[in-house]
Amino acid sequence: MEALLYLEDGTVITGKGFGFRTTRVGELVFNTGMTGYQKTLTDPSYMGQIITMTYPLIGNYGISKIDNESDKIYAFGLVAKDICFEPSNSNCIMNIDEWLKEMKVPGIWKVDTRRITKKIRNEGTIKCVISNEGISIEEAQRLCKETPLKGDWMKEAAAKEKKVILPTGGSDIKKVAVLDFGVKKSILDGLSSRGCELHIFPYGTGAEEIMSIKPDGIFLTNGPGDPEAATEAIAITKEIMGTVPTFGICMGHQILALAAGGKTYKLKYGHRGANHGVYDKDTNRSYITSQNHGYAVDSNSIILKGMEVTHINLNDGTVEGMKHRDLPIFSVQYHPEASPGPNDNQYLFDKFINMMKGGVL
Ligand SMILES: NC(=O)CC[C@H](N)C(=O)O
Repeated sequence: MEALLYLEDGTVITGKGFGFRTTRVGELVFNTGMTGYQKTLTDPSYMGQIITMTYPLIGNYGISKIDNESDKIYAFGLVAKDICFEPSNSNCIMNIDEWLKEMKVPGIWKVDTRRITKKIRNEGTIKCVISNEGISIEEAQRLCKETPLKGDWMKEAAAKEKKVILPTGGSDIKKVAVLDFGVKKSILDGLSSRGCELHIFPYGTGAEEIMSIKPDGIFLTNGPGDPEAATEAIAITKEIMGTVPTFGICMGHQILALAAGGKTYKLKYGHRGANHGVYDKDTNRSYITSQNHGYAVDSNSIILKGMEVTHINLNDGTVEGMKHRDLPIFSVQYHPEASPGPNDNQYLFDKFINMMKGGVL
């Protein structure tokens, strides 16, 4: 089966198709993780994006029941150099080709992923069309032109109804209001295993309803899209942030910055991978972190609004974490839950729990 990747600037890349036969338009990004494709593809923050994996062999340990970050693949497509159709792993229940078919997601392989990655690094992420159902280049070009990229995916990725998740560990139970923008399962696990009773609120739930549960803490999740498009969430967050200990991860961090009156901006090609070095100013230590974001918080804009930059990306100097000077608010741009990635940053969940128990930031 022939497949096509058409980029907005007219570049045409051909390869072999796998997965579900269809055509999708999305933002072409790259991820440098050497493992973790199942967790990456099911991370809701990738909604609207077509992922090029820089690691050359994808699918070699198959698909398992235990590696999902949500109930489906959120990414719009997968681009790989080589796909393994005969995986080897005791947990494997199917291969990646079968899984993409079941999840109705298209794939293209036998393409030069280094060329694509270099192009994105030099020129930035780009709108593209992935198709493995035999459409013409002209048709791809037309689709690319006619389909705008959306910014407010978080509204679709968030929970549709309010729900409660009971703690799975810990002894001193704390009630946490979770503002959902498309949360990863491992973030919820990180909180519930430490004694949090999680009250998950759909996108746009009003401040009064959130605070009516009398939470011990507020948590803002990760999520897809442009944080500036989450206008309702920014307004609600402004009303409640810091009334009780407040912690945000990735999109949650960006929304806290915007609610504080700061600014966010789009990075040229984002940070997506499992080995991004981050410097923690408070502890004077560096950590290897898991990351997936296309936007970042403008450092000067938050400093003026009472925030302090606590973490810095060691590759490009962008903001990776912040805290409020007076209120119990802190956040990180990267993923302490890892999944996929190193577990070195799980201590941030403990920090949040500690704050809810009366500890200081
Ligand atoms: N993982 C996330 O929460 C990503 C946040 C936002 N969608 C970004 O790309 O910057």
